[in-house]
Amino acid sequence: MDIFELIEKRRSVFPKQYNEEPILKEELDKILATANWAPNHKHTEPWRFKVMQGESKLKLAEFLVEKNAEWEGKPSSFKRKKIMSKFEQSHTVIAICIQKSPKGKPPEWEEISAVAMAVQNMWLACTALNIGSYWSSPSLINLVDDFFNLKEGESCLGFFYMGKYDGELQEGKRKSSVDTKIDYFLD
Ligand SMILES: Cc1cc2nc3c(=O)[nH]c(=O)nc-3n(C[C@H](O)[C@H](O)[C@H](O)COP(=O)(O)O)c2cc1C
Repeated sequence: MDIFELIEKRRSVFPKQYNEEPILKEELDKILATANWAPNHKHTEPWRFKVMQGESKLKLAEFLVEKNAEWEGKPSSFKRKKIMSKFEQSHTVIAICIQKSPKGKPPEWEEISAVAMAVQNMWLACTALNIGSYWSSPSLINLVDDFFNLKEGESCLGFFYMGKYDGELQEGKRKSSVDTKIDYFLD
């Protein structure tokens, strides 16, 4: 598959689509290695990842369930199931984090952009290896900081859920073609 096909084939593949097949350590290492090649301003390499499998993954899910109950002022079995099922169905969950540079140089938007580019590299690598994945940005994400004991200037931007899947993925959809989003100035 060439790069153009790979980009078009990349899809958000959700935990309910994952099967039980494990992601191998070599596969995970290969995917994470692509993150480090993302472009970034002033060589800050601001992407940080917390990779969770097995019990650690479920511990975080339980933590989120509790935080959500505190947030909403009461436990909810619906929310519990929604949170737990995603973590249970995923073989690996990666917390996508950012290490912001002190004094806002480069500015935060540049650091977030670099992290997003790192995640896109991982997402494309997953596509090439037939591993399903997607970036989720739940509203509770800021509450996760306590779970990881993050460094000064570090915070989480979401979860990257991962799992293998059976069958073919659906074709992607976009609301409008790229032509409608470009102004050309050619003379
Ligand atoms: C920064 C970011 C955050 C996202 N957060 C969510 C999310 O919280 N829930 C969700 O269902 N999808 C989320 N997505 C995935 C998008 O829904 C998905 O990329 C979009 O529907 C296009 O589908 P595709 O990835 O298959 O092309 C997120 C994507 C990005 C880039």
